[in-house]
Amino acid sequence: MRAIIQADIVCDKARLFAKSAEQAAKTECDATIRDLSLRLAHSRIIELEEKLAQMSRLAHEDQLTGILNRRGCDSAFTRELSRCRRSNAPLSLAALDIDDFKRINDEYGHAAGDAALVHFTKIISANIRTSDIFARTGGEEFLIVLPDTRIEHAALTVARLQKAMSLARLQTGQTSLELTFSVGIARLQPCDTAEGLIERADFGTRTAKKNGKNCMVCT
Ligand SMILES: Nc1nc2c(ncn2[C@@H]2O[C@H](COP(=O)(O)OP(=O)(O)OP(=O)(O)O)[C@@H](O)[C@H]2O)c(=O)[nH]1
Repeated sequence: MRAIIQADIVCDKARLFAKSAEQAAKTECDATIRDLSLRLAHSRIIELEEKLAQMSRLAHEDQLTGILNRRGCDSAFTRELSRCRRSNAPLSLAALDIDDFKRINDEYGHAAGDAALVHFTKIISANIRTSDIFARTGGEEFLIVLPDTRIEHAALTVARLQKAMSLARLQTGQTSLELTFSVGIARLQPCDTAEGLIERADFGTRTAKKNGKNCMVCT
């Protein structure tokens, strides 16, 4: 009888032990699943953040030349405008328009026109400061925002760009082409909006075209 009671006690203990072992295993399993889910969620968030950053880059970038497009220019320009205003620093804006670009397309084909745009972008990018903002704002139209730069220095920069462009001729098949461009330069004035400043620079570009192209007009 005593042996039977002892056997029951041992069985109860064994059952209790098995139950708590099962509970411990379940808790550990739940924790592992929670940990795995958290890790998965974390890597998914990182993946989505990377995709978002890539989409934002694409939305602000010109597909052909890889420089900023109009949208990218707007946000960078607005930021620099506020910064220069706050620190009372000068800022100049140059609006560039390649001369007779239609003729390149018409005479050498659209692919040559595209190559000319890429060539133009490379030469300008290589000859401005990294702090300048360079953007393609239309077909053959570009803007350069020159923060912390007085208009006289912006004019010197543009003259250097025109020189560099005339030296770096574009090879199209058997022909070597010289790209020229007309430029309007405007300086930031106290009550200027971004649009007002762009409009003044554009007016300068139109005047430079009327003056015979391949020149600059400061407004
Ligand atoms: N290849 C190529 N051509 C483009 C692109 N975007 C615009 N164009 C062309 O650029 C040309 C612009 O012509 P116009 O506005 O007459 O200007 P332009 O010939 O430079 O004349 P001016 O401004 O007076 O010197 C048009 O033929 C457009 O088709 C592009 O991404 N690639």
